[in-house]
Amino acid sequence: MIDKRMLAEYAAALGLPLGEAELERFDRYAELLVEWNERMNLTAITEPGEIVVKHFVDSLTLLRAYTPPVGATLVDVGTGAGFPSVPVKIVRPDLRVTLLDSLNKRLVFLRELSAALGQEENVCVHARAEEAGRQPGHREQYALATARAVAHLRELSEYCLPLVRVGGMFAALKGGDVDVELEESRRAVELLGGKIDRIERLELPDGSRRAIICVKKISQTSTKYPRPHAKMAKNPLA
Ligand SMILES: C[S@@+](CC[C@H](N)C(=O)[O-])C[C@H]1O[C@@H](n2cnc3c(N)ncnc32)[C@H](O)[C@@H]1O
Repeated sequence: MIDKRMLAEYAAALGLPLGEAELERFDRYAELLVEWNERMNLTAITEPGEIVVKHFVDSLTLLRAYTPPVGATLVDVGTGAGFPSVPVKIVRPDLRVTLLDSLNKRLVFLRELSAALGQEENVCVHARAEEAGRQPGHREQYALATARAVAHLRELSEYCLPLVRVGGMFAALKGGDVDVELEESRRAVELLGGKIDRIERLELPDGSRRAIICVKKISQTSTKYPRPHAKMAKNPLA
C-alpha cells in the first residue's frame, strides 16, 4: 500500500535504517489505519504518501531527538491511532510501550493493531492522563513519556511529567513554531519537576517544520499535580 522504498529513504535520513520486516509492518499499519478509519474516525490523513510522511516519519523523529535506553518504559499520552509510539516500537522493539487514550474506541483499534504488528505486549490503557497520573501503577513509573497533537505544552506537561520517574524524559512532538508556547510553559515545566533539556528542530520530507521538546524530570512532582482538567483549564500554571 505504501511506497516502502520512500519510507526507507526518509527513515535512513533520520539515521534509522529499516529492514524488509520493519517495512512490511509499516505497510500493514497503513492498511489497518485506512480500513478501520472507514468504520471509526481515527485520522484525517489517509493518502498513503501522507501516511508515510505525516504519521510514520513524523513519529520517528522522536528517535532523532532522544534515544531511550534499551528496554525502557514508554507511555504515549493521547496516542489516538498509535502515534508516535507504535512506529517507534516497530524500530525499537525492546521498548515497553503503554498506549494511553481517553477514548475507548481508540483502544479497540490499538489492541487489534498491536496484535497484527507483533506488539502483543503493548499495554493499552483507557484513561485520562490526569487520572492515570494520580494512580500508583502509573505515577512516576515511566522512563519516557511522549505525546503528539494533544495539548498546549503547559497543560501537556501536567499530563505527562507526573508519569515520568525522576531521571526520565518527557518528549513533546510539536509543529515548528514553538517559541511562544515554550515561553508560556517554562514555569509549568519547573513547577512539575522538569527542566527543558533540549529542542530538536527539523524538517519533514514535505518541508513542514517540527520541534521535539525534550524535558528532563529532575525532581518529584508535587502531589498537588496533576489537577482535574477543569482546574487546569481555569487556572493554567503560569
Ligand atoms: C488529535 S489526537 C492525536 C492523536 C495522536 N497522538 C496523533 O498524533 O495522531 C488527540 C488524542 O488525545 C486524546 N486525549 C485528549 N486529551 C486526553 C487526556 N487528557 N488523556 C488522555 N487522552 C487524551 C484524544 O482522545 C485523542 O485520541
